[in-house]
Amino acid sequence: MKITNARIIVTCPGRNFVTLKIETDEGVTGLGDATLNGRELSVASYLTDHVIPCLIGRDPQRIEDIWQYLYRGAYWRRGPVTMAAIAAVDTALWDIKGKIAGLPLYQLLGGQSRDGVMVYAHANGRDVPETLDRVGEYIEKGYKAIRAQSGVPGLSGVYGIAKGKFYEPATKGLPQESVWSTEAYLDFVPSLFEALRVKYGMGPHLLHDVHHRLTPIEAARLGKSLEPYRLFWMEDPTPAENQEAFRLIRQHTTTPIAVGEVFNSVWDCKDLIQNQLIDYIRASVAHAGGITHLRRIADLAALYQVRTGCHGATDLSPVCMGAALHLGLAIPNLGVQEHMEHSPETDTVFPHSYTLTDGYMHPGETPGHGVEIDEELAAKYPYAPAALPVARLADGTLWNW
Ligand SMILES: O=C(O)[C@@H](O)[C@@H](O)[C@H](O)[C@H](O)CO
Ligand SMILES: [Mg+2]
Repeated sequence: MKITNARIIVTCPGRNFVTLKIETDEGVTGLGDATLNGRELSVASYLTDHVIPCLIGRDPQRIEDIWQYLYRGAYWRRGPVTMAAIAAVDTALWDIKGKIAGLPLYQLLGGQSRDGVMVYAHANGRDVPETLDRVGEYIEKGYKAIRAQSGVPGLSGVYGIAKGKFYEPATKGLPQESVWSTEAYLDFVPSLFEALRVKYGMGPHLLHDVHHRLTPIEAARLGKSLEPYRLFWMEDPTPAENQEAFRLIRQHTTTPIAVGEVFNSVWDCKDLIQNQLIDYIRASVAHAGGITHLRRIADLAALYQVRTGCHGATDLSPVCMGAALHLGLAIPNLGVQEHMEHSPETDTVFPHSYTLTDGYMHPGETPGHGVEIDEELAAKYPYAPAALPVARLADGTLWNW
């Protein structure tokens, strides 16, 4: 079997997605998600100009060899653009392999380790009462795990608060700027989770995304203040370039820590995992080198009792979600999978076999990862430049959004 062509499909059904489609001489095709929010065209160009020409004529079944060729052969290793491009190729090749075998991907990854993949929903509101209501709605829908984000009194435009039904952080055009106050945030967050536990008890798994906005000692303080409310995890408490910084947080709090949605290789998290400085690793199929590399990260994590909690926001396409669910169904150390509902337009552009029932998802039994793309429909949604926000402190200092 040989790769005869590979194409990039950029579409914007409410938000931008970049999809790689690999075609073969036997008519079998595979899809990979190459979406990098705010940098979509960089990955599209990396694939078009530097990767696709090298794929033509290769055997698509040689997944590992092609992965190594694209990683070692690039010379300039790692980074979000390179690893998203490699991820798209890898995911498409696994899709092809499943179709050739006539098996859903999870069967090629060791078979089911569980009946379904527990997912967590995104509940957010402008204030505590609204966030309480949103969390209650997801409990009603059967979700066992819910992330809660609320507006912070005195601050406008903080991370994670939807303006409409679907939360999308990127806005058209240039980055929007917002003002951040750590003091206001730290004084407020414990009251949100106290209210949630008073209303819903200790049953639901409650998660919270700090979104890189604290220093290590501030993160330690937050973790400590949240211990009475027993969070499932506190996510991205501080920027993770300095993996050692998490030792300081660990010394002060038992609140579990999740990190990694911005990671693109095992080297970003090797020390965090081996020193057990985190409890969940959030690297995703679409950004961390695909199924081949993410499985390596998950296997390393399993040795240290670290579980997965893969990123799954709506800026990762249904192709990534489908592939993540196959991996999540098979690996022994699944923690939870993030699930934000895509818009109806997105779901129509990307028909898929995965399902959601009572807070658990299943990838389905379709051979491959079970997600396709309606190219005719995709063409109706042209790319629209968009950028993620930027945060500053009140004195104008550039901060972490
Ligand atoms: O945990 C999450 O889902 C967030 O951190 C994301 O919404 C993140 O802000 C976006 O994926 C950025 O594009
Ligand atoms: Mg996050």
